[in-house]
Amino acid sequence: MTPILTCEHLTKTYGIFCALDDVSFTIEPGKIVGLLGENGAGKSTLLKILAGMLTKTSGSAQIAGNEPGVLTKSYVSYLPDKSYLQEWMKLSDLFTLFSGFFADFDLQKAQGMAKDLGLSEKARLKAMSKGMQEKVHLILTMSRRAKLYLLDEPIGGVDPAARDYILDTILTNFSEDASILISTHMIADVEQILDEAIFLKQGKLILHAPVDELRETHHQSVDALFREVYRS
Ligand SMILES: Nc1ncnc2c1ncn2[C@@H]1O[C@H](COP(=O)(O)OP(=O)(O)OP(=O)(O)O)[C@@H](O)[C@H]1O
Repeated sequence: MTPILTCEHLTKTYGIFCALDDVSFTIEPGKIVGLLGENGAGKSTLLKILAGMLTKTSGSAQIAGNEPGVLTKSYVSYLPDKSYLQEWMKLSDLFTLFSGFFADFDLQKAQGMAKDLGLSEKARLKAMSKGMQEKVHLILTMSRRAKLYLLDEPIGGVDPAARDYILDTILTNFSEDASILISTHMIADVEQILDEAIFLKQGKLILHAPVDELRETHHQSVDALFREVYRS
């Protein structure tokens, strides 16, 4: 099977500081992969490069055979760590914007998710709480029929009940040959939906394995393993 994502010796430096150090891995279609690591490990840097928002220093990244750029943006759905949406916009405005911008945006799906999550389409972003705004970003990102979803800390501010709905939605609504790379510190919550985990430490990839294999080998949850690996 052709990988949806291939990174080879991917490196990013900011001045003399190396934020991503010789990172190589592949992700097959249909996989949900957790991108895990302590603060400053390089998770957002990696996702930004893959989303075409940041240029690499060296190495390569290929998404369905193409370097991150204009073409890959048509089939990569990215949820960044900081909001890029205009606060005065209503949810309905955002749906119109995304429908016009992305050919793969499924308006019905977005409207259904908004209803299930108790969001009014008439509400403006600036009138929403942090958690509600996070839900909006997730709805917009997950309502695209993309090949690869890049989610940077998507559920940090969302309440536990909504978190379950969102994880469920991620599981049931993305197509079989799409993949998700999800950066999160909420490992215990997200672990149940992960197929694989990648551990980043100080810019280096220190582990990439199926979560079942990790649990079997280490006789503990991925959350517990993470705490052990990153204990300072
Ligand atoms: N524009 C920048 N200029 C200089 N250094 C940067 C820049 N962006 C990120 N860094 C540094 O690169 C490293 C990796 O940052 P990154 O945001 O990728 O980490 P992260 O794993 O996403 O962290 P967190 O979990 O805290 O969000 C950090 O040490 C950060 O200070």
